[in-house]
Amino acid sequence: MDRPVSTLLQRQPKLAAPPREVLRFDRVGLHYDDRPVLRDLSFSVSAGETVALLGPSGCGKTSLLNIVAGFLQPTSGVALCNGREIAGPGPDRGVVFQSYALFDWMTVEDNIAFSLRCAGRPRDVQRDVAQRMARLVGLGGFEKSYPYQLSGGMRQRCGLARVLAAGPSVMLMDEPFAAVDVQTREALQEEILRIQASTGCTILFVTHSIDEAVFLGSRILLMLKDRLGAFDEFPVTLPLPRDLPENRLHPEFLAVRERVYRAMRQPPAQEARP
Ligand SMILES: Nc1ncnc2c1ncn2[C@@H]1O[C@H](COP(=O)(O)OP(=O)(O)OP(=O)(O)O)[C@@H](O)[C@H]1O
Repeated sequence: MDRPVSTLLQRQPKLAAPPREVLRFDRVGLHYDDRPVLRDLSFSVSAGETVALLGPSGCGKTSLLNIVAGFLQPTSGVALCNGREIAGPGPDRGVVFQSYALFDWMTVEDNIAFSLRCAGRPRDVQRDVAQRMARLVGLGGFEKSYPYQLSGGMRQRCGLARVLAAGPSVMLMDEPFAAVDVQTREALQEEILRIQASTGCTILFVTHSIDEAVFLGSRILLMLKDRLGAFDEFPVTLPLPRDLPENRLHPEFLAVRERVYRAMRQPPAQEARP
């Protein structure tokens, strides 16, 4: 006897929902004038992933990030964010730059609330969100300070809070900690992982540092010079919570670091000779 479709559907075992795809590159290519930088690049990033883009200077990391940010249009192929073709910058993608890019004449609170003010959100909402974000990045108590009164690390926290306040689904970070000292850099890396765990945002993180890529990334895409964006991929599985400083000494950390290091040092493949 035929059963109604609804009954059959109810009897299906429940499967875990597949992770939602936030970013997709489909055969993306990029030229500057006639010079190719990326060729036929395809990959996707799921919600909640922290993907580290690692590679030497000039391999195309920033160009890739700029396509996701909507600052650059691919020469060929298509780049999608949340299922829509990326046609320009948008509030679903927040960019944290290496330079802090703060407004010097505004307080920390006003800097953080900037996107909300532009969106015409009420004053009290701006203040509440700014105060919450300031606390989230460890700037509680400094809401009324000006950028010149902050250290480099605090300014970068403020830049981070300003991006977070806009509620992006993807955070794009281009060497955000390159200008701060090692101790501050490690503290900020741990902060990023705590923020990621509490907000669930997706992160694409550009770095030159193998250690930073392994500590932050749930996945590393290793791009090498003159390979037009082609990458090797390294999953990273470290104990939770990911922000544990001891993770920097964990056997998995050391093993992935060694694998990535060896891959980076491999001589380029020789062109086949006729
Ligand atoms: N606006 C541009 N016009 C022409 N060439 C460019 C432009 N921007 C980047 N390039 C070139 O494209 C290549 C990739 O640059 P990109 O900045 O993406 O690399 P990167 O891996 O981010 O380097 P870095 O780590 O030094 O920032 C480099 O050779 C660079 O000189």
